[in-house]
Amino acid sequence: MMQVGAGRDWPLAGGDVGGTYFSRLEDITPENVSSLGLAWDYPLYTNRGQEATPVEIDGVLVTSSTAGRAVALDAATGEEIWRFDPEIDMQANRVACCDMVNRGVAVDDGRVFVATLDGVLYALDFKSGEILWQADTHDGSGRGLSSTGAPEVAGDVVLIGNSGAEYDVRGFVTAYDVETGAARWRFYTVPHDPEAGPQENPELEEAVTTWDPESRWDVGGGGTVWDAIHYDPEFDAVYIGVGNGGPYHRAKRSPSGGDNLYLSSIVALDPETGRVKWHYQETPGDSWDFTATGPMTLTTLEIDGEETPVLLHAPKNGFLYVIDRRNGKLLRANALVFQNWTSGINAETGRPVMTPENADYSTGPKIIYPGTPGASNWHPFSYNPQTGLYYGAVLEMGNLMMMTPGQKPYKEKGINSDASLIFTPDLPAVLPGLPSFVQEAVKALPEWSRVEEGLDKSELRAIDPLTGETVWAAPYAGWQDRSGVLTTASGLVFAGDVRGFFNVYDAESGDLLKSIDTGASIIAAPMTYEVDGVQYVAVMAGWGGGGWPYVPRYGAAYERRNDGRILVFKLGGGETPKPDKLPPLEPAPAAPEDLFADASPETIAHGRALFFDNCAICHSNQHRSISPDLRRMQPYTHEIFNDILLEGLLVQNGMPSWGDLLMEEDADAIHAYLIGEQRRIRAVELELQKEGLPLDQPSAALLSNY
Ligand SMILES: O=C(O)c1cc(C(=O)O)c2c(n1)C(=O)C(=O)c1cc(C(=O)O)[nH]c1-2
Ligand SMILES: [Ca+2]
Repeated sequence: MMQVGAGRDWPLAGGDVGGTYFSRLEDITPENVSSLGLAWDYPLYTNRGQEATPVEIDGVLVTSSTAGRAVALDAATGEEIWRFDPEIDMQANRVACCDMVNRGVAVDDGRVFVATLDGVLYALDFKSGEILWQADTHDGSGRGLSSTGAPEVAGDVVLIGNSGAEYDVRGFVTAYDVETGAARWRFYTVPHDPEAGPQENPELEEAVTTWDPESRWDVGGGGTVWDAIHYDPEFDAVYIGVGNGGPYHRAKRSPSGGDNLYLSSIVALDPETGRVKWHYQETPGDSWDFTATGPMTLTTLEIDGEETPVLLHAPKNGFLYVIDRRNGKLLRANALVFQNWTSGINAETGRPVMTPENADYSTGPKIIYPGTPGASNWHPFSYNPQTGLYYGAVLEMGNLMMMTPGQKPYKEKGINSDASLIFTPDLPAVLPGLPSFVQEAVKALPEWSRVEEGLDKSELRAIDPLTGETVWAAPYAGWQDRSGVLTTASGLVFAGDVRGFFNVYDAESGDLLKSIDTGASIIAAPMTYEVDGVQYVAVMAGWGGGGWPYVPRYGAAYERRNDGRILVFKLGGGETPKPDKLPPLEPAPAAPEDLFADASPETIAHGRALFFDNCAICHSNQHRSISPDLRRMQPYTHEIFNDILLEGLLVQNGMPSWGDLLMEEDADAIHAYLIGEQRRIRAVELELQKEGLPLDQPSAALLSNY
């Protein structure tokens, strides 16, 4: 049996081999935590999301940041030991759905592994940060691949997956020799077109029978392994969490149906060979972006009187699964949230009992719970063996999902999910703007009353892993507010929030014992370690990830920008300096008067459509967005608009070139649309200014538009 919890060091992202985010350190207690204060902080010089949990070994803290940059610091002082600033092809942003986040490093035997947004896996020297080897994990596939996940070491190989199931990707993981970087094996998570020849292995031959032979093989099928890859030394297995299907709806992806293995599954692989040991599919025939990619927790629980090696998993689909690590058999599955895509999980077969009357949006708009952001997403949970509870961020929220009939042509490196979605918190405001037949259909749905009642909420919960029951809950500020969790043997729960607080709770009662206002939005999981007899707690701060350009108004990132930082606390530490508040908004500058002044309504409509198809996933055009608000372009930006959009003038800053996809007249149409928006918002804001009102009124533009 594996020892639960990290000790003085925190050598793995999840703390221990089980990934419990539990520490055996006990210096910081409920009694003394009131004196917790800042030991040191470290600026990351980025305003993008921070999702990694640092690793600490022998007084050295190592972590990754935006797009796969990495840093090693003295864990007691924050002094920089080395910094890894690889050259990254920012064109990768064209196919990055969810920010330039990176979920961490793996450290093993003097090597640090990190993967960059453009899919290069690096092995670095732990002491110096020098590159030992590098491997192009995307192999120049020409597909919409990116990478945001942490590598995982399994014996003498290191594994990495990739992102892009909303684009045109056939998901896979690859194992590289830890010493040389030579590729050992690759496991594709979904089959290829059977007409193109035999599958890569017998398990995929089995999988292909669960797909329509006429599936959308051109799109790739999805199944990206964009987050959890977990090595289990007890059973010498690597568990991978497989992502959603592409296109989203099975009726489009695999029209005749089928489970579409291994989408939305946990697959146990042999680290030597890459062959399947067992698999468990959480969402057969996924149509809802119900990835199974979230972090897993490996531990041992007493089940029906027997000490059982289990894997705990709370994926997007709303259930908490307890799976037998010996064979992949389902032991428990309990819903954590209101969900309507199934009437329950059959304990005998392990299969969900589907409710297409609620959730099949191929026959009309449906309000489906949970929504695509998931009841849980990548934010790590913590399992605390002392309380026996599982602590994590749980989101009660749904979304309206719709699709147009027929198949869309394949879009190379484009978004091919072919479904529209509107999150339930936005739905009452958005619905009146939708076509009247949609409005009527939505109001006739049984879930509409739930939406009107506004029952959505985000909570930090302490959960009984075997029943799914909530023992206590603490509210987050809104649905975009959730974070990773750390627990310790002294009975504490640590979790930050997007408002900018670093919170410490009593593990038993949920009482809030300490809350430090850091002025920095926190979504990552904290970790803890001890150096020279002092216990430190570290967390990375920075809002981002899915929906990153939509900065919630309650967030520190809204009030004070979003400067990424590593924050490290200890007992008796000092004040945490907060970044300055942003100055009040000025009205949008005037757009050049003569520019596209006579653009036709057709041109503007064309520009608008192109903007929402290609640009809106990064440019929310809201106040205080992380990416430029294109309604506020300065005169010079208008001058160089086409150089930026078509020639890649700002590719180094993260704005990719679209010259291969958009013609000059497309760029002009987008520009004309944006100028119209700029003129409109300027008029509104000048009026507000005249009335002495704040300019940042809640925006009518909402998040749910991708
Ligand atoms: O299907 C994919 O390949 C993919 C990748 C990623 C990613 O790499 O971050 C996310 C998602 N999907 C996704 O569905 C999702 O909700 C999501 C949230 C986040 C985040 O970092 O907050 N990433 C992703
Ligand atoms: Ca996805």
